[in-house]
Amino acid sequence: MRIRTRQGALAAVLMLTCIAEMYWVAAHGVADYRAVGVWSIFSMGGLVLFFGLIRSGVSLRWQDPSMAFVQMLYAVACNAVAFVIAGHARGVTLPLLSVILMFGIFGMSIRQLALVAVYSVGLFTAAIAYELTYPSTDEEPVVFGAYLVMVLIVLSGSTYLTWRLTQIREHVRSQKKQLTEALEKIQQIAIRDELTSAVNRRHMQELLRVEVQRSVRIASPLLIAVLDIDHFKRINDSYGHQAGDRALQAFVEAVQAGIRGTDTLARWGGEEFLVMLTDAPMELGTVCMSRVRTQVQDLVVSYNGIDIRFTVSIGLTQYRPGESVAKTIGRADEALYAAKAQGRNQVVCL
Ligand SMILES: Nc1nc2c(ncn2[C@@H]2O[C@H](COP(=O)(O)OP(=O)(O)OP(=O)(O)O)[C@@H](O)[C@H]2O)c(=O)[nH]1
Repeated sequence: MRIRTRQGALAAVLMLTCIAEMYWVAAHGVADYRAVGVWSIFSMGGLVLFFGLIRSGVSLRWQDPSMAFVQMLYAVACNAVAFVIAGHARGVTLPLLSVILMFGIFGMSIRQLALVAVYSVGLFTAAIAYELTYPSTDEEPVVFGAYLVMVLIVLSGSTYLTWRLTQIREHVRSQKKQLTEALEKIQQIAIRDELTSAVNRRHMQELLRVEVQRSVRIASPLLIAVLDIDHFKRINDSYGHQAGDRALQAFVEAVQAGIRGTDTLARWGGEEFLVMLTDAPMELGTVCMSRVRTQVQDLVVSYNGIDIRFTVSIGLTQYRPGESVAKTIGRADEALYAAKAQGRNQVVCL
């Protein structure tokens, strides 16, 4: 908004200078006072209208909030009218054409730019045709021919430069987009396990550190569960490592579906996972982990035409204020070993 307002202010200063120049020309009898007056009202009025639409935020609802394209069409039209009414001083309007086109660098597509160029040639040809039909000066037709050539030179030069700048701008924009995407990817790689997309061990340790502090401060129960796929080695040995990888991915999806959005699943290492359940009393955690256990038991992973099934053992415990997170995880591990020892495919709480 600040940039658009500043651009609008710059356009207003330029327009005021042009109006002053037209009045100066009229004051010396070169242009008609009344025509200059009407032209000034229309030119400045249009500018004020655009400025108001931008400043009030109304233009934000439109596809191009800067209204660069429409503003440019309007400015070129004012310029062409100035060419007709400026009499012998009409030459001063031509350099302004390039200035108007330069405004196109900010926010116009290359297609819009080409349209403005064609539109400008059309308008100036019409303006010259009008002057040749209803001459207001004694200029020779050849002079108008020279004007038209100058219009073409100005337009092709400034359109080319603006086109190049627009291309550079678009290139920079696409590079920025690529960089943002790469940064997002790097951030994901830094916090997630590549195979399963579950949170990685390092990031989970950080999340646990923060969550432990929060749970103590607000006196809210925090549960930690350690999950280990039963006889996972057999899957690898029977169907291959890739089948094992696919099983790990399917396992993560199943666990994610069984826990709440506020709980966090992390790959703790190999086929061992850790779930952090926040604001959850033991009863709720037990129900949740039992649900996960059942979902994993019912899971069928299809790989190369083979249906792979497996189960999970889970050790669940609650964080006790004052102890270290490592101690809590150690207790969850003990519960897990108990689950394994009792025959696997079960949840043990400690
Ligand atoms: N495919 C695959 N296998 C993995 C990965 N990480 C660890 N493993 C395998 O997981 C298996 C773990 O085996 P064990 O620790 O003996 O345990 P288990 O076979 O699951 O048996 P229990 O835990 O006692 O029920 C090993 O064969 C590892 O090679 C992985 O990223 N992909």
